[in-house]
Amino acid sequence: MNNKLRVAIVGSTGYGGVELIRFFQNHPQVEITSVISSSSSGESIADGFPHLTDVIRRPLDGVDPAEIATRADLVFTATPSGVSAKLVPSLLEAGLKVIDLSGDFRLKDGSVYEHWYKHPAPSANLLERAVYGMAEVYGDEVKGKDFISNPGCYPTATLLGLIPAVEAGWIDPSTIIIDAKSGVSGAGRGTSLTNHYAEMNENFKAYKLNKHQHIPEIEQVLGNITGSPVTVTFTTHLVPMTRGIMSTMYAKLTGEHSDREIVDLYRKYYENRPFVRMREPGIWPSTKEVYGSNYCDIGFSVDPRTGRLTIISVIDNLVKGASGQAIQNMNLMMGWEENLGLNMTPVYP
Ligand SMILES: NC(=O)C1=CN([C@@H]2O[C@H](COP(=O)(O)OP(=O)(O)OC[C@H]3O[C@@H](n4cnc5c(N)ncnc54)[C@H](OP(=O)(O)O)[C@@H]3O)[C@@H](O)[C@H]2O)C=CC1
Ligand SMILES: CC(=O)N[C@@H](CCC(=O)OP(=O)(O)O)C(=O)O
Repeated sequence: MNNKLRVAIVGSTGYGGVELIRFFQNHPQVEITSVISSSSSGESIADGFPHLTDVIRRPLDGVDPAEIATRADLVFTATPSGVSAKLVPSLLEAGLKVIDLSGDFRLKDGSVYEHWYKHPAPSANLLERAVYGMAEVYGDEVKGKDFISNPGCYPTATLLGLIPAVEAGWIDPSTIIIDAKSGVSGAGRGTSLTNHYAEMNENFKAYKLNKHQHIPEIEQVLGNITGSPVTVTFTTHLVPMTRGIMSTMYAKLTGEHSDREIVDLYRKYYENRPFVRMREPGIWPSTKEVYGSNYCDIGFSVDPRTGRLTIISVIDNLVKGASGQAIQNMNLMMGWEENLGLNMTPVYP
């Protein structure tokens, strides 16, 4: 008898969707039973993604929650913000477990969501019900739940880099400045002037200054940890590369700490967590060192002259920043080993 978990993917024709498909080829407990598209049902996914030839043979299904529930136990919604908010309620009503990759269910206050995302907020009930799936921090809350909101790509790199020092009280949260850079796949597959080759190649641009939708997500989590509101300065940049996020963070230390002590604090915090790796003092990670993998790598530098700590955190936006983290959440929901199907060594060089 086949006891595998039956999984469907809405948004399977996007970058997050095809990354889920790639990782599921390696997962011993999962069978993809439906790949779903709102615009190409009946067609082969290999028409748009020839690299999936013979990987997925079943044609694309349409978006019909009742039908999805007959084919699957759990559904990933790798759909744009605004779309997930409308679709997820009917998937939950149909009895499916849901892991949503969009930003629609991450913010607990609907009015904050509407301010930053400019879409109508989901119901307060659903915002309350969604568990924020940052496994290294809230993993115990994910276990056994049926609805997970997967963290954003920038917040993943940033929060994993900040939380141990903030929780320990070693940095002053009011002094945090975050300088983040992303590869172009972070914007999804849809073309736009911004990610047009001639606009982006040999170019380095800042965007959405003080308006990025991930600002309230970072502030919400840090505020929960400190118990009082936190505001951060957060600037995003587009880098001419395909994958990868580097988040460089600066904050004032509250006491005197060496690089060694900081590394040891983080090692203790992330003890037994398979996907967060710390660099030794004097070594800092680069995006290629996590490419294609579910790792988040973190390095540090204390500046005794200024009393500031610099933290550098890197992830692959499509893996730890999206699909890999979503699979990690699925593993925890199902009571499986956190790293099942995810033990991929980064592609290097
Ligand atoms: N790219 C990244 O690094 C990250 C992305 N995310 C989030 O994950 C989600 C997916 O991102 P990504 O894969 O990059 O985006 P893409 O733009 O590459 O893909 C989105 C997919 O959603 C599908 N879609 C669009 N409209 C609808 C609809 N009305 N109903 C059902 N499906 C629809 C489209 O497929 P079709 O037309 O075939 O239905 C499309 O392929 C987004 O919310 C994004 O913000 C989160 C973290 C990182
Ligand atoms: C490079 C790039 O454009 N990245 C996107 C990431 C968007 C994203 O993942 O959005 P949600 O997490 O809110 O769903 C951006 O900065 O808006």
